[in-house]
Amino acid sequence: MYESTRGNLYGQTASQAITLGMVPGGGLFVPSTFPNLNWQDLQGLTYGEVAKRVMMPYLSDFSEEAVAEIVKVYSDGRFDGEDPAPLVPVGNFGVLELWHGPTAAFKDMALQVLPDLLKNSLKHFNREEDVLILVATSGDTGKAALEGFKDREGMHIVVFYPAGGVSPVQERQMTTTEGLNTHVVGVVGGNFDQCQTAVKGIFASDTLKTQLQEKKLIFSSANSINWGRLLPQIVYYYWAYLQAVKQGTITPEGKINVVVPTGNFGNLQAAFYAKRMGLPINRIICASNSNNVLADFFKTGVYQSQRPFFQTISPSMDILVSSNFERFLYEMSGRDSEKIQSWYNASNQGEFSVDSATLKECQATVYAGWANEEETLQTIASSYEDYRYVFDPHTAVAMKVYEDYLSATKDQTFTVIASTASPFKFSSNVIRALAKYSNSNCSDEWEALAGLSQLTGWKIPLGLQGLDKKPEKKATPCSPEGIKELIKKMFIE
Ligand SMILES: N[C@@H](CCOP(=O)(O)O)C(=O)O
Repeated sequence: MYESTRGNLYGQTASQAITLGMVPGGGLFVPSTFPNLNWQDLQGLTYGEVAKRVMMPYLSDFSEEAVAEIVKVYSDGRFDGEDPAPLVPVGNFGVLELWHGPTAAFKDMALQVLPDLLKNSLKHFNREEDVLILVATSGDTGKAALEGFKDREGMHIVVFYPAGGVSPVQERQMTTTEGLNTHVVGVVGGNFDQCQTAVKGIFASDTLKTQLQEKKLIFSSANSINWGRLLPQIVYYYWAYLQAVKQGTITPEGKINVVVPTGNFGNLQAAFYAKRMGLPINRIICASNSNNVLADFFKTGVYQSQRPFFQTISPSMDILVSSNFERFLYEMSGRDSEKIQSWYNASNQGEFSVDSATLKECQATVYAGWANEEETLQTIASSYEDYRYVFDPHTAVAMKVYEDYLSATKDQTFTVIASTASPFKFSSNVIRALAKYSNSNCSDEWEALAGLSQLTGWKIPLGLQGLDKKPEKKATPCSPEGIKELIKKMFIE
């Protein structure tokens, strides 16, 4: 069963948690208990079978047949190659490539599954309304959600992204999505946090919900605030461990570290849940870009989101209000929903501080660091120099923080770096970092894609090929303050 981080709802089924997306009245759904799952029982299974074993205990109102059907996405050709999430040995660490799905970002690992989780949930929950999925994106979630939900019967999706705040490829990916049920909104003069806050505000509005209900529609979310988004993300940490054992890089029972480039904290929270289920994880390393609110928090215990916002070359991490951090603090505080309530009430003023016991627990669980723009570019170059491996700017942030962690701790534990996006999504910045090695003169983003392919010998991911030639559905412009009204206009009036 599922309960709210804020103590305002208990005893909800998986179907209810997934359908609602977030707790009405505030808070996020978390499992009331965690199953133990021994990685040894998963040896020799395919990715889909591992996914079924990891997810099943959390989906107690789903049949085994339904889950078996859902995980077929991992082997039906949507992910390129045999393995949807290969662990690539690089130097003496491993890079978990999570970007072999249709949109070339880790979000596909969950967003190819969520539509079916939601479809089954609606059935169990006896809901006959259509679903209106609202998504805030800083770049990657948007396209992955559009791709997952396009043309799904009874489902409509609207994605809000900060206009000018995502990479040109990310933007074009969104605006070229097909499907009659897909809508893209470019929020002018706003950042991801404003998009996310507006969407959360809509979920919390009883008036809007009632008005929508009259149109036979209900709201849900495809962001990682939705438990159905987070659950499939736990799977790949098990998968990484199994591969490390198979490749002989760790001895059975050895531990791994995982490094996660962090934005909304969902990917990191999924690693924490894997650890909680018994996966032998030593340190979870949280990597931020110049929007280093989390790195500061882990030092001081103060979450201070009211600070300058930086638009960076790792746009998917340009976030100051990391939604899933609430789930993390729930666990770190000993599941104290009163504390969560008070901290998140204070967070409306832009800052809260946790007590020293909670901070100690946070610091014992996670090591946090950050990398600035220059360091990110340098890390792309030095990793290419050292390993002939090309990181996208987000994973380069993770790599830099891992290097800092190594110098600070000398920890020899085998480490898995979660690689969250293909470098081709950020070609011009990657080419810029690798200028010394490349003689391609790219006048625009599309030439940079070709240039990067030429330099690395890597194929441009299928979903990014010919993007500049595809017909575009221009994004609807909107101000952050106008988001609510726009939704009313589109679906209620
Ligand atoms: N990094 C994200 C922001 C939203 O995160 P989510 O995991 O909650 O969907 C993005 O690329 O949009």
